[in-house]
Amino acid sequence: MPPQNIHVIVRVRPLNTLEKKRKVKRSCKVVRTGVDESELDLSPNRARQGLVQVELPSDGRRPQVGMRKSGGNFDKSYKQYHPAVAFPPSSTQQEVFQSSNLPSLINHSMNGYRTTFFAYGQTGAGKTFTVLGEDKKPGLLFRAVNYLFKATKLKSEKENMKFTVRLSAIELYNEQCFDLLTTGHARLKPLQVREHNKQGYYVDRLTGIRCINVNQCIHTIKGAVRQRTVGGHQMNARSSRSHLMITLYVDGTYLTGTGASTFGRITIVDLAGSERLKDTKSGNVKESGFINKSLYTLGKVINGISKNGGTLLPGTTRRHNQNIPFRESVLTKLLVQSLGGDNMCAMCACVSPGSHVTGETVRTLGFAMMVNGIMNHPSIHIDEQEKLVTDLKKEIEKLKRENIQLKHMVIEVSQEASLASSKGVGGGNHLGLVSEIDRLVVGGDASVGVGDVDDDVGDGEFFQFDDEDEEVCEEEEEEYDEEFEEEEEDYDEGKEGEEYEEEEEVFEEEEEEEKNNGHYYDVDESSPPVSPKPSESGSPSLFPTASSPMKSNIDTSQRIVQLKAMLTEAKMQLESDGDEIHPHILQLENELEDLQKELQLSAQLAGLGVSLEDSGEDPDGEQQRALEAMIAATMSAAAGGAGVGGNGRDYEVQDSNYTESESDGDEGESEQAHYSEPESLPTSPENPNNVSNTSNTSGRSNPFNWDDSQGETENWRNMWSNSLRILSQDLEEDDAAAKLGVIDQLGGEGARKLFGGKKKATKMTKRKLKKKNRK
Ligand SMILES: Nc1ncnc2c1ncn2[C@@H]1O[C@H](COP(=O)(O)OP(=O)(O)OP(=O)(O)O)[C@@H](O)[C@H]1O
Repeated sequence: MPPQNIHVIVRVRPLNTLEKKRKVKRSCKVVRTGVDESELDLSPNRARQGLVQVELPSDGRRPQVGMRKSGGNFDKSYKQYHPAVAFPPSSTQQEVFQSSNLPSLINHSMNGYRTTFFAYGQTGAGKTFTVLGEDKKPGLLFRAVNYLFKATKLKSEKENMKFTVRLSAIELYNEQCFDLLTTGHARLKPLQVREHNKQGYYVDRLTGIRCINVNQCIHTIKGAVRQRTVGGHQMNARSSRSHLMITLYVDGTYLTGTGASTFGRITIVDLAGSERLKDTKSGNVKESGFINKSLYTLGKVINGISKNGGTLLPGTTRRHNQNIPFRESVLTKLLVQSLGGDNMCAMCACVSPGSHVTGETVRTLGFAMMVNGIMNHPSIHIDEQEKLVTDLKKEIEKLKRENIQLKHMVIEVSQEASLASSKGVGGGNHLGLVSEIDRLVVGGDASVGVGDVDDDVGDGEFFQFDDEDEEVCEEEEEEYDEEFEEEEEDYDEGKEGEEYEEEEEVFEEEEEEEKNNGHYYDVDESSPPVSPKPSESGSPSLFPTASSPMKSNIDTSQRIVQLKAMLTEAKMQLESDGDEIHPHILQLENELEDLQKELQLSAQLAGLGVSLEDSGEDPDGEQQRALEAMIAATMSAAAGGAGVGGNGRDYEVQDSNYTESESDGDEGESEQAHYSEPESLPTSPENPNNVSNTSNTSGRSNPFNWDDSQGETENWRNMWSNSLRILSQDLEEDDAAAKLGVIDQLGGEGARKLFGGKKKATKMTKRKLKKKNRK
């Protein structure tokens, strides 16, 4: 805010009853009030818009203040003063309040400025009347309180703020400061006026009462005023014998945005009146002396500031403003920042109109004009400690709110994760991965031999079940359920008609067709999932072909390796981000491991299991030789570390059964020992794959070229044959169980995607289930 001079108004009181009775002449009158412009123009030039004229008496014998000597006599003359606003005796309290600049000061106090309004003048000039007023003519203080509460209400509604108003009341009596809001002993104990290097002078341990409304505030002020020291003398029957300072602290807080706080205040001062003992004939000389001394110091301070260019130098420490004696009085210590400092200030000079006090009137108006020339440099005051506490409180509140938000986010994310995991929906990076792997592990990927699924899945993207999908699924599922129930009823009641049988045939044909195309993963236990049936006439194909599930298994194996790499990458990313690794990821890692092993086994079983089953139909031993070659290849792969391993579990083949056993936990060991070999099994490292050039005495192939004189090859083959057959059955059961689980979890749509991507697939699945139940 730019510098601004102290707003000075002059109020001329009416003649009192006694003066009228004595027919006292008027020497002071208001020529021009300047009221109209005062509210609009706050520039320094406007300060002389009111006009007060004082007629100086001339008895021709001795000079009066402001008289000019003319020809040896002192002429009758006038002295004119130009305050901002001048109020004639007829002015009402409300008119004075409106043009006193007090409303403006209050508005500024709500913005964080410190403001002061003080009444100055001779004793009996009407200061107390102006500030406090009378019962039916409340003074500016009470009007200010009323205005303040209304203004804070309006501002808080308009700018979403919250205001707190506190009140303090002191009197400066005999150069001591007393708290008027205390009683008893505390009331009589003077308070210390201390100096703060940044905040200036302040009253230590001063009581501040929070005011919640106008009435309470006014009631409190009246209580304080009643405690003020008053006394009677010849010029005023109820004269104030102390300086009264009422301060309203206005603390505002913005409830939105930055949440900044303001700490403004408005201090209204009713000074004790200057008096001449010979006029007042006051009995308490000491009291009068202190009053006059403080007022005299005030005059010196104003004078010093005027000489200082009309303003205080920044700061109030002893180093500054050496020529301004504000430390000589408690009053000036407390007012110094209002006189050329960083407070905003207004002053009301109260004068009597009577010619019998013209000299005092001239003195008062002269003082007023000097004050009028003082420039203040208003700035918003921030109580560093209060600000720090407020800021910290706000910070804590903000952090608390953020903490609550984060907790909600964690809950939401965890719910989404579990939902995505249960539905197979890709939610985020690693959740999508989890979903993908989940789907693969339970058999939902096209490459497992499931058949044609949605394009997005085929492109390597994740399932995206949205709400719409789910609704469609539910509708279709209901439709199928109804259909299925009808069929079930027909079946139970033995009403299988031609239509049903035809339909059954069509489905079976389609089923057969899909099986041949490798697009159908049968859940029926009687139908092995990955073993191609040998042809009726020729030798079975022991090696993968383009249409064989073996091809799919190889694709799946590659896909698993990719997914494991993605999983490892995701884990590393989570670890580097400091995030917790989803337990599902670890579980899926193990499941991927198992799946990889099972796929390797099933790849071999696809060829070996069938040939062993049909070994009785192989009189030439051709299939057996091929079988042994395959076994040799498997063993070679195992010995060469083909298995990926890493989950600490090894398949241990013992006689005609297999069990899962925990490894010692050494990953290196488990990686190498993907398949643990029977201890008695001889190996042939020299030529493990050389199948065609080796044969034993019985004419059967001996891929390892060992001595078979003890018939060990035969024993070994039988043992492997049994082991693999059992393992094959176990895997089939596991697959079937997994698929049933998926059907339960995903419902019709999931099953359709899983088992063919068509309605008929779901229907077929249900038929298969029905068959299974019947069995
Ligand atoms: N504007 C006014 N209208 C009517 N009466 C007034 C006005 N100003 C002052 N008076 C009356 O004049 C008398 C003295 O006024 P007041 O007590 O306010 O003077 P003062 O300046 O406060 O004196 P002191 O310094 O001794 O306290 C009071 O009776 C008061 O009612």
